[in-house]
Parts: sequence; structure tokens; C-alpha cells
Amino acid sequence: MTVNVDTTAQDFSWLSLPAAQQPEWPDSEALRKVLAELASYPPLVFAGECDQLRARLGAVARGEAFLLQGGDCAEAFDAVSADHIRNKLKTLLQMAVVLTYAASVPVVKVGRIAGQYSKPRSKSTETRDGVTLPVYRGDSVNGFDFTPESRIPDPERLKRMYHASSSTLNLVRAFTTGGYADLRQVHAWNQDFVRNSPSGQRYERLAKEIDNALAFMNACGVDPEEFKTVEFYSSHEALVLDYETALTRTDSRTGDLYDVSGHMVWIGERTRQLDHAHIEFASKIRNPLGVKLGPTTSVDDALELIDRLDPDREPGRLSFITRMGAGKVRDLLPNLVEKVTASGAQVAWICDPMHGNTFEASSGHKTRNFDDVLDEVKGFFEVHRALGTHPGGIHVELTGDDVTECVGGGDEVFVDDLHQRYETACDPRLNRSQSLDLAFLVAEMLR
Ligand SMILES: O=C[C@H](O)[C@H](O)COP(=O)(O)O
Ligand SMILES: C=C(OP(=O)(O)O)C(=O)O
Ligand SMILES: [Mn+2]
Repeated sequence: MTVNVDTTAQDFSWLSLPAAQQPEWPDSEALRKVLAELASYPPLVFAGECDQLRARLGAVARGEAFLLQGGDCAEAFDAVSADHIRNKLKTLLQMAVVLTYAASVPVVKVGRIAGQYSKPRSKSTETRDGVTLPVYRGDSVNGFDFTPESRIPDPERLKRMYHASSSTLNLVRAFTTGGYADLRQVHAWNQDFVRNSPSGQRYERLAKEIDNALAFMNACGVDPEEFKTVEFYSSHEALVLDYETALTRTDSRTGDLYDVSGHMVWIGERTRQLDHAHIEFASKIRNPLGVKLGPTTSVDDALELIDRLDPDREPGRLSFITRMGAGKVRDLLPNLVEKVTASGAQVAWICDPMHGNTFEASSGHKTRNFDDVLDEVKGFFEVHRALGTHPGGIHVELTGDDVTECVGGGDEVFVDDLHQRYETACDPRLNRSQSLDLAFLVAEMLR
């Protein structure tokens, strides 16, 4: 498949290359109109903000900070509501506080949010009760409902993706700079269902300690306004190149290209072919980049990705997000980390403990076991500790809602519970108390 953007103003070299996992839009004239309109829309993020995140990730790569990256597997248009967004943000803020306070390390906070609407899939069709339809590829492409009409790719959805991202980011910016994320609000983030869970109670104790620390700093004359805002960034998988290309603009300060659809973008495990369009696209934009690395990644793949995406060896430019699986991480990761480090590259190593640990439960639900998620993170830390390299962060699929999609956790979800609130449009997410559990356990590893 090739990419369908009609651009004349720029040398968009990736457009002539093959691209995996792209939608087959049925109406090219409708697509052309949508992309022209998108190309005229204002940027969702500024180049300078992307630069700032790159600098923060540079600290991660050097071992001076830790990345917390999390959010839905697939955002959905009907979940763009104040409640959903606030709950997700609360979860990330609580996790970040736990990591910052319990491990005394600066935490760089990045959501899988405000743009995570497109999904690569294992199969191009889905069959139910003898009926076969095109697979759901995310709200940016087609509908989740299992009907022939809904599964037809509709380019108008790309505009909805832009507007959904825009209103999400607007609320996130309001929450993080308008007082809601003020550190003096640590207790307020711990409300609703999570408060009485084991990790919610543990969090409450930690929040009291933070109160004391803040009171102490206040008495010492530290300006309380210092704690009022939080730096928070957006990220998503740069998958549908029609959309990402329409949102790629020249920075007037430098003449460089930036994908202004999000601060950080990553290239997925299924689209990181070196001679394909996604890697070419990523090599041309100045945003901080992630690349997912699964268990089949060779040392040569990793080194070539570095040459293509980070030729200047700039800490913060490139993060490798490894997702090997709990059973493989201890075998496969050491050689990659060792050879990449020996090459002189300074990538940030991030652990995605979700995508290598998916299985189908006896109930038929796609799920993940909390213990496997935790074990992959443990393995990731063990490998880096043994090599003297830095375990730079975690990349997780989570939601702020009380869903039952992953099994296990302190407030245990059982296989028989999965049907109760199984709401994901794609992969199973940690719920808020499982996310907090994970933060406490990772903080112990970091200490
Ligand atoms: O989120 C990641 C992928 O899109 C997802 O794991 C693929 O799921 P599938 O195997 O159901 O297509
Ligand atoms: C598709 C995803 O992951 P991966 O590319 O690692 O399979 C994802 O992060 O949702
Ligand atoms: Mn996923």
C-alpha cells in the first residue's frame, strides 16, 4: 500500500515508499478534500514544546530522570468527555507522584493521549458467526460496530480525530496548568473507587507525607506557586501517514519539519521496516521519537534504526520501547542493550510490559496478567542493573476508569470478572488501582 497525501509544498520523501497497515480509503477525492482541510488547520502542539520534551528525554537517556508514558491502547471518540480525561490524568498524576516521591527521581510525564486513535492489527479481517468484515483499525479509520457500513474506512474520521485530539489536549492543558494538578491537590486525585483499594490506602499515607514535606518547604519560604503546574506531554503511534503528513509543518524558527499532531510520536512494531515509509517519515521530523522493539528485533535492526533516526546521537531524540514478553525479556534484552551501548548511541530504554504479554482468557477476552506485566518490568530492571545501563521508563496501557480488562492486581480482577467492565476498543488496559499498584512496585525497583 502507498500513502495518499497530495502535497506539493514539501519534499515529503516518505510518500513514495510502501507503508504497512494503512487504510484502504474507498473514495480518493473525499480523502483529498479532507487532507487539504487538515493541512490548513492550526498545529495541536508547538515545535518548541517538542524540543523541550526532547531535552527532558535527554535526561532520561542519561539516567537522570524516569519516563512515565501511559494511556489507552485506542482512544475512542465517544470517550472524549471531561470525566474520562480527568480520570486518566488523575491516574497518571498519582503514578507520577508515587514514582517521584518514593524513588526521588524526576518523572517525565507523557500521555498516550490526544491522538492515539489508529491501530495496527494482526489480521485485516474479523469473522464472527460466519460473517467476515474488515477489521476495526481505530476510530480515525472505521467504526468499532460489527456491521459492513461501520467497517468502511471514512476519511471524515481523520477530521474527527483532529478535533477530538484538540479538545482533549485543551482540557489536559487546562488541568495541568490551571491548578488541578497542583501538588497540594494530591489527596483530591485519590477519590472515587480507588480510594479504598489497597494501593489507594497506601497512596493516602504517601500523600500525607507529601503534605508534611510541602508544609516544611512552605515554612522554609519556598514559593508554593512552584507546585501549581505540571509539565505534561502528548504522544501517539504515528500510524496513518495521511493524517500525520497533513499535520507535518515547517518550523518557522529553524526550517525543520515537525509533526504537530503530538509532542512525541512512536513507530510501532508492525511498521518499523527500515525501507518503508514510517521510518523515512520519522527520520524527517524533529519530534522526539519512539520505536517499539519486539522479540524478533536483531542487533542490526536496532543499530540501523539508530543510524536512520538518530544520526547525531542526540540523547532524547530516540527512545527504544522494548516489549519482549515476561518470559523473554531476560534472554533477549541484554544483547540488544549491550551492542547498542557499545555503539556509542544514547537511546532512552523504555519498557512496554503490555504488548508481549497478551493472551486469550478462557472467557474469550483478550487480557493480560498483572503478574506478567510486573515480571517484565522486573526483568527489564534486572537487565539494565546487570549491564550498568539505565532503565529509563515504562510505557503502559491504562485507563482511569474502574474497568476489568487485565487480571490480577492488589484489588484482584479474576477471569470470571472480565465481562463486567470490559470496555476497551482494542487491547486490555490496567485500571486505576492496578496502575497505582504498578507505580508503587516500580518505585521500589527504582529506589
Ligand atoms: O495495540 C496493539 C495492536 O493494535 C494490537 O495488539 C493488535 O491486536 P490484534 O492482534 O487483535 O490485531
Ligand atoms: C500497537 C501497539 O504496540 P506494538 O506496536 O508494540 O505492537 C500499541 O502500543 O498499542
Ligand atoms: Mn495496544
